[in-house]
Amino acid sequence: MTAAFSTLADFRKRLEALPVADAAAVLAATERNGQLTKPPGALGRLESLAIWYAGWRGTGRPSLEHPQVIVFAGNHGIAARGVSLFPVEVTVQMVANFQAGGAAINQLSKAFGATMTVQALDLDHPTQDFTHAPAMTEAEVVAALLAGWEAVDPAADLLVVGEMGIGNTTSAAAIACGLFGGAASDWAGRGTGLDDAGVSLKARVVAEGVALHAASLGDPLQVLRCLGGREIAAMAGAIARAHDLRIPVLLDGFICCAAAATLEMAVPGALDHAMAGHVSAEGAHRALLAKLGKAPLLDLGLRLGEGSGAALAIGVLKGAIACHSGMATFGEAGVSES
Ligand SMILES: Cc1cc2ncn([C@H]3O[C@H](COP(=O)(O)O)[C@@H](O)[C@H]3O)c2cc1C
Ligand SMILES: O=C(O)c1cccnc1
Repeated sequence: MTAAFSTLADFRKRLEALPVADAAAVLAATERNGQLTKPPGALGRLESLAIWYAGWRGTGRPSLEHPQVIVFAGNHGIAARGVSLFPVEVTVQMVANFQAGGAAINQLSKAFGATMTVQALDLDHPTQDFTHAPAMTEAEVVAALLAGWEAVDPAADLLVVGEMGIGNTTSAAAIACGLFGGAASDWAGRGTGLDDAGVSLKARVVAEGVALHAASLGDPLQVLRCLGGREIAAMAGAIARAHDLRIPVLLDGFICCAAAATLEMAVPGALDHAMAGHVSAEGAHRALLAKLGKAPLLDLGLRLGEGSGAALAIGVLKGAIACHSGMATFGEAGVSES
């Protein structure tokens, strides 16, 4: 099998060639929604959600039966700066926990009928500390994007990507700052639970990284290379592949959305197949979602990552599609219209 892309320039070309939603399916779903046995608009956001999903699946009456959850794991050189409450060994230990079925995302995937896999990316070789050098070489970021691209099951009908990587909220904050500007302190949050002094240190580290790579910040894919991590690039690759396959995506927390933002900033429209599943308690997630123009389906105060918030939103999406595709129309049920 030849690789889908072998350079960042090739990857960008794949982004530029991504498909759009099926307009006929959107129309058919909109018409069906208008005929269902309920007052117009009474299912609130479930209605637009089902129509959006129908457009990407190319049918006015879709089903959601095979959600896929992929958790990517990577290690970060920046963790050596003391920007996480936890030691870096936790990344590999949690990978074992995911494999054994013991993490939160295992339970949520099971609860919502999703298949879940974990993919560890070169954990023995952390990325470079981005305050000294680019986090990844071009070959490394392309390999990680490709790992994500190839992990998506073409038979899936929904994708959730999650991550595990001690220090990765610092990398995500640096990406957000590199893409959208503002002060580093606007984007640095508590992650696993830093105190105020820890958050100040994190903001300084983010500011150093963004300053060092200032010349690269005009290109969002270089922002991903210089300030990102392997699991973050893999999430971006998987989200892009899902778009390529017209598989809708539910986005998770701050880290997932930082990964996703590099795609949207590189090629506007790259995230048209993605909805925000949940707004995380990580301070800057709400601002990042606002930059992406995405309103979260859930606001439950999680600050875990792993794909957990998005996995919960699978339940909401399943509810929307069950109503849309399963309800009777006024004509079928013999119910009088207004
Ligand atoms: C036991 C444990 C399980 C986790 N699952 C997700 N994360 C989350 O915390 C990390 C990011 O926070 P920071 O940037 O502060 O290191 C990521 O690995 C993320 O997925 C976890 C963290 C821990 C400690
Ligand atoms: O929002 C997230 O993705 C997040 C927040 C804190 C820790 N880990 C992940």
